[in-house]
Amino acid sequence: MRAALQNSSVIGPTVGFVRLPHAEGLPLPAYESTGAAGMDVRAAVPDDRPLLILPGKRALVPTGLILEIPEGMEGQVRPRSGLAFKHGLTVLNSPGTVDSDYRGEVKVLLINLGDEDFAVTRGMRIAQIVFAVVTQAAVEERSLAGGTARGSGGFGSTGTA
Ligand SMILES: O=c1ccn([C@H]2C[C@H](O)[C@@H](COP(=O)(O)OP(=O)(O)OP(=O)(O)O)O2)c(=O)[nH]1
Ligand SMILES: [Mg+2]
Repeated sequence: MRAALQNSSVIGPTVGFVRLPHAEGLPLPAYESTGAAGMDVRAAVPDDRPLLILPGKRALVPTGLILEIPEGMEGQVRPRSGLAFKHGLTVLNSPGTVDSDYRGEVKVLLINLGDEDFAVTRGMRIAQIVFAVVTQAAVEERSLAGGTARGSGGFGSTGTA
């Protein structure tokens, strides 16, 4: 297994991670390669009590982490393609939004779209978080929207080929 990327080679803002007692002993999220867009996050479920997700069912998986994301950024909770491909396991609300002012525990809403039970075990890398810059927009009510060449065409209006 490749070692997770060292902090020193990261160019970008700093996100704070507060570890809750049930994440004690688990590695903090980390980029698994130099160009990884997302940090893999781990399940902070008890060692002796894996979380079983039956086919078609969903579960909120604790990460044991509180994040301090810089203002003007968000955390996007995304599925891992390997889990999706091999087990049909995905993030139901993907991409989950972690707001910069959220100070609760980050949780991952997994759903099992596969046909077998899936056991989430302690320390399993269940999802990835991408940190991205976001903009808050001001709202201005207008009576008419300005014209464009597209107009109201959408939902396949330009064809498929
Ligand atoms: O996958 C996720 C999505 C959200 N959250 C946390 C962080 C986020 O800041 C908060 C609220 O998320 P969201 O705005 O998507 O949910 P809501 O249903 O609108 O809840 P709220 O009314 O609390 O905003 O829940 C997670 O831990 N994991
Ligand atoms: Mg909300």
